[in-house]
Amino acid sequence: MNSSSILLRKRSKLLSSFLHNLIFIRSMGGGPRTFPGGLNKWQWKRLHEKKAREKENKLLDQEKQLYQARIRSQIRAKLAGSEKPISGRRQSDPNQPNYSPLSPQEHIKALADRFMKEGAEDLWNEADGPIKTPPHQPSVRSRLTDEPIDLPKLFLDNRGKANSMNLNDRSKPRNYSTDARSQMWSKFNSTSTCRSPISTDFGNHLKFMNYLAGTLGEMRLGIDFMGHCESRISLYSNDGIKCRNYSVDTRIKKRSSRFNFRRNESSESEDDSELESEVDGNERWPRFGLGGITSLDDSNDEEEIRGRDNAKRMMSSAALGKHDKRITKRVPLKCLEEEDDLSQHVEVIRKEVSKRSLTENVGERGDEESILSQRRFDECNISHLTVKALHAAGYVQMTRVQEATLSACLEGKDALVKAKTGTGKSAAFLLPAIETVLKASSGNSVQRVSPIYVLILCPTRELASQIAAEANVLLKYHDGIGVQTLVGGTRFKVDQRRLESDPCQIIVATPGRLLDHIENKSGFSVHLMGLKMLILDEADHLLDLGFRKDMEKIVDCLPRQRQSLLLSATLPKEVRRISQLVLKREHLYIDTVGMGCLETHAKVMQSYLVAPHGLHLQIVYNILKNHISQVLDYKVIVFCTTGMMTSLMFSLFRDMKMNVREIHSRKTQLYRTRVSDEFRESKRLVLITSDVSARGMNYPDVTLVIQVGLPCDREQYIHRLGRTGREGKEGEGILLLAPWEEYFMDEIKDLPIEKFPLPHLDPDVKVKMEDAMTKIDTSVKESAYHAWLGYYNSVREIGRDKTMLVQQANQFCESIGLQRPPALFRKTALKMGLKDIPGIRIRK
Ligand SMILES: Nc1ncnc2c1ncn2[C@@H]1O[C@H](COP(=O)(O)OP(=O)(O)OP(=O)(O)O)[C@@H](O)[C@H]1O
Repeated sequence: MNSSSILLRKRSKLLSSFLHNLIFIRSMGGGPRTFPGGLNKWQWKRLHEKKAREKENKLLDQEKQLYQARIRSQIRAKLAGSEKPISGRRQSDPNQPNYSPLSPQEHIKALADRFMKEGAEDLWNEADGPIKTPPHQPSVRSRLTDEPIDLPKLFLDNRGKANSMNLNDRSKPRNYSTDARSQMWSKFNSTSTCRSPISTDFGNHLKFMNYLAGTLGEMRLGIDFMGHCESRISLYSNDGIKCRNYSVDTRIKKRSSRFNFRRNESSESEDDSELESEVDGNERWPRFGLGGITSLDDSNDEEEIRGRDNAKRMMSSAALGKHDKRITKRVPLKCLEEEDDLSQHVEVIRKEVSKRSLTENVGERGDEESILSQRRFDECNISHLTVKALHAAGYVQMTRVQEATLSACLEGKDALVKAKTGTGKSAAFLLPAIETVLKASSGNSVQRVSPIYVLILCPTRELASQIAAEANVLLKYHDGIGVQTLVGGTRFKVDQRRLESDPCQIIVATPGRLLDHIENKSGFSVHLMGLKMLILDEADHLLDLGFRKDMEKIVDCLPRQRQSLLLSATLPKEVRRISQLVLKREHLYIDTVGMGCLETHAKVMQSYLVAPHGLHLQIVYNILKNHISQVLDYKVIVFCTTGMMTSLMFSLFRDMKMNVREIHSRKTQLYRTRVSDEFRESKRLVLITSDVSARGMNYPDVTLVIQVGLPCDREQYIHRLGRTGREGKEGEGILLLAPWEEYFMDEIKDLPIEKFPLPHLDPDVKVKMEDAMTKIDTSVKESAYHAWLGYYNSVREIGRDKTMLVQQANQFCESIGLQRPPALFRKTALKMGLKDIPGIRIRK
C-alpha cells in the first residue's frame, strides 16, 4: 500500500477516535443531559459513532479507487513499455520525446495478452471465482480443433483478419461455419444432467471477457467490441457446455444480459448487420454471457431475461458513454437468407437430437426415472446410529436429492432445494437436522432451559405428523432426542403439558399454532433461543401470501445465527426472491429437477377433459368405475376445489355405494388423522379431499389422481399430481375442467398432458345420481354453493367478470339439485363485490 493510502487510513482513524473520545467525555458527565434534536446522550453518541464510521468508509473507498487507478496506470505503462521494439518503443511517459498513447485496439490486445499470461491472477476480480484449474477438470477445448482455446489469439485473429485490428469493421462474416454452429448446437442439445461447475479454463476466459467489459466501460470502447466478444464467448460456451449442465448454461444465459449490446431498435448503420444476425440467432441459440457462472443466488432471474424483449443492457450507460445506445441494423438480404438456412438446419438437427434422446431415454428409462443415486448412506458423514436406523427402514442408497443436499447441509450452509415430488426430500432435511441436534447436544452442558435445536415448519397438520413419524424412524437408535408436533386442531394446553413433561429438541409445527405458542406462552421463545436449524418444507407455500405474515413474525423471533433449509417440488421465481426473508444471502440453490426439465414424473400419464360443471360428478363417477374395474389394487385421490364440495362429493359417492373417504378442513383433527392413517395403509380405497392433502402427503401406491375443477395455480396442479408416481413408480393423473376454466391449460402447457374426449355417460347412472343427490342434506349443498362462489371469486381471471361468475355459480347450483341459489348475507355479498349482480340473492 502506498504512503498516501496509509496516510488516509491514519487520518480516518484519528478522526473516529477523536469523535469517540469527545462523546465519551461528554457522556461521563458535565455535558448537557439532552442534545440537539431532543436526543439523549446515548443516542447522541451513537449518532456520532455512525457518522465517524461513514466517514471512514468513504475515505477507504476513495483510497481503494485511487489504488485501483494507480495499478491500472502501472499496467498500462508496463505494457506500453514492453509492446514495442526498442527502436520504436512507445513511450508511456508523456514527458518522453517519443511519447504516443496506446490506441484502444492496442490497449485491448495488450490487456488480452496480459490476462492470458501465467501469473495474471492479480487481474482477476475476486468475485469471479476460483482462478486455478483443478487438476481433475478437463479443460475446455475447441469444438473444431480439439485444441485448447487461445482466447486472445482467436479473438484477435478473427477480428484482425479483415482489417488488421480494425475493431469497427463488421463487414466480414464471422469465421465459424454453419456446420460448426450446428455441431455446437447438437452438442448443447444432447447434454442433459451433468451438474458440475463449468470448467475453470472456460471460467478464466469468461473472467477475461468480464474484465475487458469493465475496462472497456472505462475506456469508452463499448458496443461493437463487446458484440464480437460475446460471439466468441458463445463459441466457448457452447463447447464448454458439451460436458456441462444446461443449468450452467442458463445461468450464463441469464447473466449474458449484462453484456448484451445486441438489442436493435433504431437503425443506424449497415455495419451492424452482423450484430443483427446474431440477435436473430439468439432466438434460436442458447445465449451465453460473461460472469454468469459466478453467482448461484442470482439464478432466480433466468426467465426474466428470456426472449428478445428482455435482452437489455445492464451495464451503466455512464460507463459506456456514447457507445451505450440502442441500435437497429439493416440486415442485408443475403445475411437473412443465411440465417434462414441456418435456422432450418438447426431445426433438423434439433429434431434428430430429440428423436435420438427419446430412443435413448426409452432404453435408459428405468435409470433416469430412478430416484436413487449411486451413493450409500454409510458412505457419508452421518452418525452410524442414523445409518443403522436407515438400514432398518430399508434405505440403503440415497436418493438424488438427498445426495445433493446432504453434504452442503452438513457443512452448515443455507440451502434452497427443489426436487420432484416423492423423491425423498423429507429425509434430505431430516438427516442434517439430526446431525445438528447431535452436534449441538454434545457441545452443551446441562442447561436450565432445554433448547429446541431444530424447527420444522410445514403447511398442514397431516404433513407435520408425517414428518414427525419419519423423524422418529430415523431416530430409532438415538436415545434422548425427542420430536414433537405443534399443530392446530389440538388443545393448546395439551401441547404445553407435553412440552413441559417431555422436552424435545426437534419441533415440527404448522405456522399458526407455533405462533400461538410464541405469543401466548411466556417462556416458549426462550426454548427457541438455542435454535440451530430452521426448515421450511413446502417452502413456496409457506412463503405464499396466506402464511407470509405468520412466517415473518416467526422468523423475527428466531436467532439469526442459524442454518435454514427451504425445500419444495416447485419454486417459482417470486418465491425464490422472497426466500431471502429466511435464507442468508450466500445460500446454495440445489435444483435436482433442472431448468427446462419436466417438473412432473415421466411415468405419470397426464390427461384432461373439458365438460360443463353440471357433468363433472357424473364424469368422475364414470372414471372411478372404469379405473376400479381395470386396476386390482386401486388407490385413488380425488381433489376438489373446496372443503364443502369435497363433503358433497363424498356424501354422493358414499350413497352410491363407493368405497370412499373424505379429508378436508371442516373435519375434526381426530377424524382427519384417522382417515389419513387408514388411507396410507389401505388399498382399494378412494380418498376425496380438498387441498389439505395436496402437498407433501406420502400415501404409497396411489394409482390415480383426479383433479376436479380449477387448481389454484400451476404449482398446486403439480403437487396434487405428485401424490401418485412416487418413488419413481407409475401413476396417472386426470384433470377435469369446465370450458371456461380451460384457460388454465396455458399455465401447464409445458407439461405432457393430453386432451381426452368425454367418455360415454350412462343415462341410468345419471338417474341414479340425481336420485342420490336428492337425499343429501340441503345445508351441505348450500354450503357447497357458497364455497364455490368464494373460491372462484378469489381466482383473479374469473373473479373479474362477476356477471359471468354468478351465471356459472347458478348453473352449478342447478347441477347439485338446488331449486334456486341460496341467499348471501349482505355483508358477504358486499365484500365479494357481488351485491348488485343479477342472480345473487341477498338474505333479508
Ligand atoms: N433413500 C431412500 N431410499 C428408499 N426410499 C426412500 C429414500 N428416501 C425416501 N424414500 C421414500 O420415498 C418416498 C417419498 O419421500 P418423501 O415423502 O420424503 O418425498 P418428498 O420429496 O418429500 O415428496 P413431496 O414433494 O410430495 O413432499 C417415501 O416413501 C420415503 O420413504
